[in-house]
Amino acid sequence: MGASGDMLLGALVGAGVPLPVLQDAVDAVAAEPITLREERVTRRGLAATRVHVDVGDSTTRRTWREIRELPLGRRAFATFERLAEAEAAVHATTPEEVHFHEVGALDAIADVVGVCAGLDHLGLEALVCSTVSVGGGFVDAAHGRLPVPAPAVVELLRGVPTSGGPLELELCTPTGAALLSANVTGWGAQPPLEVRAVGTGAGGRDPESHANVLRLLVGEQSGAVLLETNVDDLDPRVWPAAIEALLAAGASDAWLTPIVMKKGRPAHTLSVLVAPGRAEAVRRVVFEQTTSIGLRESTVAKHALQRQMVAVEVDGRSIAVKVARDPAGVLNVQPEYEDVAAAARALGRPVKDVLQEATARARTLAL
Ligand SMILES: O=C([S-])c1cc(C(=O)S)c[n+]([C@@H]2O[C@H](COP(=O)(O)O)[C@@H](O)[C@H]2O)c1
Ligand code: NI
Repeated sequence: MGASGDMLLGALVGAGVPLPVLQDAVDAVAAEPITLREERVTRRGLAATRVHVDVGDSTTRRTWREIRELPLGRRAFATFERLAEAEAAVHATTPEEVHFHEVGALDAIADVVGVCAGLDHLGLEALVCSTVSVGGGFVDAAHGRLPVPAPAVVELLRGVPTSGGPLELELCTPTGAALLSANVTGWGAQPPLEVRAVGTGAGGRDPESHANVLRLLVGEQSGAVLLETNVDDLDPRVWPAAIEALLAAGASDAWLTPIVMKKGRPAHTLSVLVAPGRAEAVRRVVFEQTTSIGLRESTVAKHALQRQMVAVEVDGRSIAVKVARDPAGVLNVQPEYEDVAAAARALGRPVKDVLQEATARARTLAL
C-alpha cells in the first residue's frame, strides 16, 4: 500500500527497532524539539504500529542548502539529496533552492533521519521492495491540486516497478518514495527468505476497503538466483575481466560453459550465482561488462556445508585452509591454492608437495 515516512517508521519499530534508537538519531540532527511517539493501532483488523512525529512548529520551511549542513549521516544525506533533485526537476529549479513541502522541514527530518537510523540499526545486507502502489486521484498541495502520484513521486520512482491504485488516495508520498529510492537495493517479488521479524507500519489514513499498511519482513535470505545468458559476440579476451567484475559486485560464483549456437556459432553460456538481495547490482554488471542484452533468471536451492578457515604452516609459510563439515564431522579440507603456490615459489618446492603437506596438517588440526 505505498510508502510514507511515518509508515516506514512504524514498520521499523514494529519489526523490533527500539524507538529510542530513532529518537536519539533525530535528536542528534535537529536543534528543535521533535518527539517520536509509538502507538499500537489496528487497520482493518490488522495489528499495526504507528509512529507519531510531534513537532512544535510544523510550518518551518528549509531549503536543501540549509538541511545539507546538518550532521545527517550517509543514508539520510543521500535520501534528502534524491528528494531535492526530484523536486528541483519537477519545479524547474536547482536542488539547493528546493524547499521541503508545506508539511514543514522538521517532519521531513524526523522521517528521513529516523528511518535511516532504523535501517542502519537492522544492519541489512539487502533491502528488496515489491511493486510500489502509488494510489490515484488528486492531493491539495500549497500551490493547488496535484495529480497522484505526485510529480516528485513519479520522478523519484523512475525506472522501478510501480502501479496505480488500488485506492484513489495518495498512497506513496515524496518522502516515502525518496526513502525507498535511496535505500532499496533490489526491486521485485519477495526473494526466498526465512522471516525472523515482521513490522506492520500504519499512517494516519484508514480507508474501508484495504488495510493501509506497509509491511517490513526481516530475515535471512535462503536460496540463490541463477542468471544465465548465451553470448557469441564478445571478444573472448574480455571474459576474465567480466567474471572478476561479477565477483566484485557480489556474485558468489560465475563461470562459462562452451556451447554451439544457431548457425553453428561457437559461443559461451555465462552462469552467475548470486544472493537475491545482490541480484540487481550483479545483473547490471552482466549488461555493462558483456554484450548480452537479455538474461534468463531462476531461483535455485543451495545446500552448503558449514565452512571454517584455519591456518597451517609449511616450512614457516602460513597457508589458509578451508575446512567444510556437517554435524557428523569434517567432510573436506582444502588449502587455498594461491597461498600454496606462493609458498611453493618462496620455498623452491613443487606445488603438489606443499599442497599435500598443508592438507595433512589441516586434517590433524580439524579432526
Ligand atoms: O508543495 C509542493 S511543492 C508539493 C510538491 C509535491 C510534488 O510532488 S512536486 C508534492 N506535495 C505534496 O505534499 C505532501 C507532503 O509530502 P511529504 O512527502 O512531505 O509527506 C504530499 O501530499 C505531497 O504529494 C507538495
Ligand atoms: Ni513539490
